[in-house]
Amino acid sequence: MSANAHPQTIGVLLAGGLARRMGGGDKPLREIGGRSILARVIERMRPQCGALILNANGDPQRFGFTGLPVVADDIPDFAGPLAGILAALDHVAAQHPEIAYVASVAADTPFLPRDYVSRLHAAREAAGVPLACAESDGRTHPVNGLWSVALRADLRHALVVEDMRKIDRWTARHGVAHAAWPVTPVDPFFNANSPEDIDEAEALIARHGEI
Ligand SMILES: Nc1nc2c(ncn2[C@@H]2O[C@H](COP(=O)(O)OP(=O)(O)OP(=O)(O)O)[C@@H](O)[C@H]2O)c(=O)[nH]1
Repeated sequence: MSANAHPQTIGVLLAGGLARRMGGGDKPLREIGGRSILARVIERMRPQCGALILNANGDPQRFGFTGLPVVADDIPDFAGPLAGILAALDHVAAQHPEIAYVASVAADTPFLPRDYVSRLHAAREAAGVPLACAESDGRTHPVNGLWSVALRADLRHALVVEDMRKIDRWTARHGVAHAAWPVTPVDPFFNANSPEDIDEAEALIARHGEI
């Protein structure tokens, strides 16, 4: 087993958004370097977690080829990534009650670090808090983080009763650690939001090889 394996953590790939900047459709199914972004994210996350699930809305069949369980938001009207994280926490509590943590990653992040989950756990443990969030280039990446399953009732309350949408606002309430990654040769949290970003990712692979 790799040093970066966390069998007691379940990974969720977040693919539940509307992808307006990409012109709609599923960003993670776009290809770079001849492979879908989703296949790249799965390949990087799988060795780091005990199991993976996918958060997506609409017809789950389009992701059937991955073999991953697909969980949909149950908060209506595309309430944002927190709704996808809540769907993952609820799924894990129901199906894997022994699991205490979920690691989330935007499914449009093709260069995700291979030590992602272990460094989030280390930061969280060092700070003694229930949440951790990734950082690079002086910016936080709130959708990429580690979430305590035990906080799911509070998250539901925040979304449904308080109408909370900003991730940082909710995490600050419980305590969140930050883990920072270097940005060479590329920012590992580069994400492909637009057709121009797909071109940029192709250029990065052409320049650096498979990163
Ligand atoms: N479950 C869920 N995930 C979301 C929602 N909105 C965004 N996300 C996810 O959150 C991450 C960051 O989303 P963005 O890139 O900001 O939003 P997007 O909808 O994917 O794209 P844009 O419409 O171009 O902003 C991605 O992994 C999205 O799939 C939502 O309403 N529900």
